[in-house]
Amino acid sequence: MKVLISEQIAQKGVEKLTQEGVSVDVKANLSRQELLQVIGEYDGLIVRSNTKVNEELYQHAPRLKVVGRAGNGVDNIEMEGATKRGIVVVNTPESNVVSAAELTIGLIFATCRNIPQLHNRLKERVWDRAGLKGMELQGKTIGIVGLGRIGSLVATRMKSFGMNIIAYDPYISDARFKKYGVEKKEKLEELMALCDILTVHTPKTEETYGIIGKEQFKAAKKGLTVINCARAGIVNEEALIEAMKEKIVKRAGIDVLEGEPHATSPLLDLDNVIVTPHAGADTVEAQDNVGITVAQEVISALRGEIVPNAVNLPTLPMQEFDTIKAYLKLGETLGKMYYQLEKEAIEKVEILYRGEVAALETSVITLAILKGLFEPVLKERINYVNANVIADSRGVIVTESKESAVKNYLTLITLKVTSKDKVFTISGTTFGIGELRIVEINGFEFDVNPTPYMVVAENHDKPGVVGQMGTLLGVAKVNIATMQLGRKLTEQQAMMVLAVDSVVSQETLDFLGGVEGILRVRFVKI
Ligand SMILES: NC(=O)C1=CN([C@@H]2O[C@H](COP(=O)(O)OP(=O)(O)OC[C@H]3O[C@@H](n4cnc5c(N)ncnc54)[C@H](O)[C@@H]3O)[C@@H](O)[C@H]2O)C=CC1
Ligand SMILES: O=C(O)C(=O)COP(=O)(O)O
Repeated sequence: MKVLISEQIAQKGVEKLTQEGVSVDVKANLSRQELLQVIGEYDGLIVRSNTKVNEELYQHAPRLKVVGRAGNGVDNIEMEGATKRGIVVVNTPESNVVSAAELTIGLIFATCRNIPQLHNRLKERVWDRAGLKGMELQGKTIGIVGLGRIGSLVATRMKSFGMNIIAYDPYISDARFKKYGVEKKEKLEELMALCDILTVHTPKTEETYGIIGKEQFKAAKKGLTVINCARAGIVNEEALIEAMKEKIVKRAGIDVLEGEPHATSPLLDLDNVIVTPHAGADTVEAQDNVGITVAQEVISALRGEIVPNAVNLPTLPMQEFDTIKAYLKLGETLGKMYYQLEKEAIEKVEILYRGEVAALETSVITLAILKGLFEPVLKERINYVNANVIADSRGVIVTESKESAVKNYLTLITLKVTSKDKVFTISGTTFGIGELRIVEINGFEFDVNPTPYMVVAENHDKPGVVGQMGTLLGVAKVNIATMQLGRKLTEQQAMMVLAVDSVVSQETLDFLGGVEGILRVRFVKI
């Protein structure tokens, strides 16, 4: 596996990848053209905020399986193109938030006390404080837009300076405001009118891009300090410059600029604007964290494992991850059986989650089932990321339902696949530490431990059939590990599932199919 790292990440991250046998190229100074030329050789790409991972890049990257964002914001990565190609996008959302919060606070002090300007004067050997009086924080109000990971870190820290903390974030619960001792403002304009310092900590989305613009500055308290350590454009640059000219905004601290890293904003020329070149995450601690975490995630994604921080997958609570892993394996196994037992094109997939599994985040188990279902027949790459897209593009209707009660089992997944003329069902359960059992196929009940190679046969339920199967497999030198028989007494039919130690040839399957009483034989590989 080859991974390209297109921006500088911590050496510890690079080492982690190489220790795991990944071949790594760190090429932090490639031009766009050079990047497009080489990306085709790689299975993985690790970026920070400067590399635009978009349709153009995907088209040059037929091998790409994972994009690792060594950091938090993923606004430089086009998600739809990745998802439809089955490319996993992972990030490290927790790893650099303390550093970003601390730079925010650094910029608050730098702007409110004019530290860079005073520093510059003195470096020029001018001992002069005139015209650079600062503003004390104690008793002032800070308005936070976006009370997520970084916003809440800023809130708790600024409290210790005796500030009043207010915030605007319509997407979080009142309990979260309470937890951080922050006063909730329902309207952004209300927050603007009250705060002495405004700091934004939202992701860059269609809704937040320009959320602080002309109208909001009109509502602002005069003499405002503006901090943007989130993403360029969340505070509209033109509106900010205008508000500074009108003396509504007195000073600003900006870590992110439009057009970065080639920013040409006039903000760069204003004395009362303190700027840093997107340095929020640039600490030794954050970069070590980010580098190691992204390396681990990229390794997991390259191995085809599910990654809890995958951005284009349902969010998995870490505490559920271990429990869900067994269900993912079960779901994929149940799915894989279908096209090996039936040849009819799927029209509808109904998944019923019963018992303990019903309480979990099942959408990701559904992805595993779909991945399993299509894997035996699809030439296209199918994985957790694009399983939904592929089912949809093939016109397959997928439904999920849940019941908390279940008879005889603690937990049960049933998959019902409808094709033009048939309905196929298969059910499975888990127990212990990741033990799987298939407990039903098409109404035949048993207790099968799914193994890599299995022979599944349907037969008339009469004496002698099972014995002949055993004999013929013996002649073909196929060792039987276990055998399970499910019967429908009223129909005098049975289904045999034999776990075998090796692949069974088509010739042997034909012999088995010829045994009197055998209706159908299939070989299944898990
Ligand atoms: N300057 C730097 O180097 C760094 C910048 N960042 C950026 O900081 C920002 C915040 O990151 P996190 O705190 O980790 O994100 P987060 O996802 O934990 O929090 C974002 C908050 O914004 C809120 N939000 C979303 N839309 C909103 C709207 N329209 N109005 C008000 N609130 C809204 C969400 O409800 C959420 O609570 C991101 O843009 C991220 O990319 C992150 C790390 C380093
Ligand atoms: O993690 C983030 O969202 C950041 O903005 C940090 O960006 P960087 O990795 O330092 O280019």
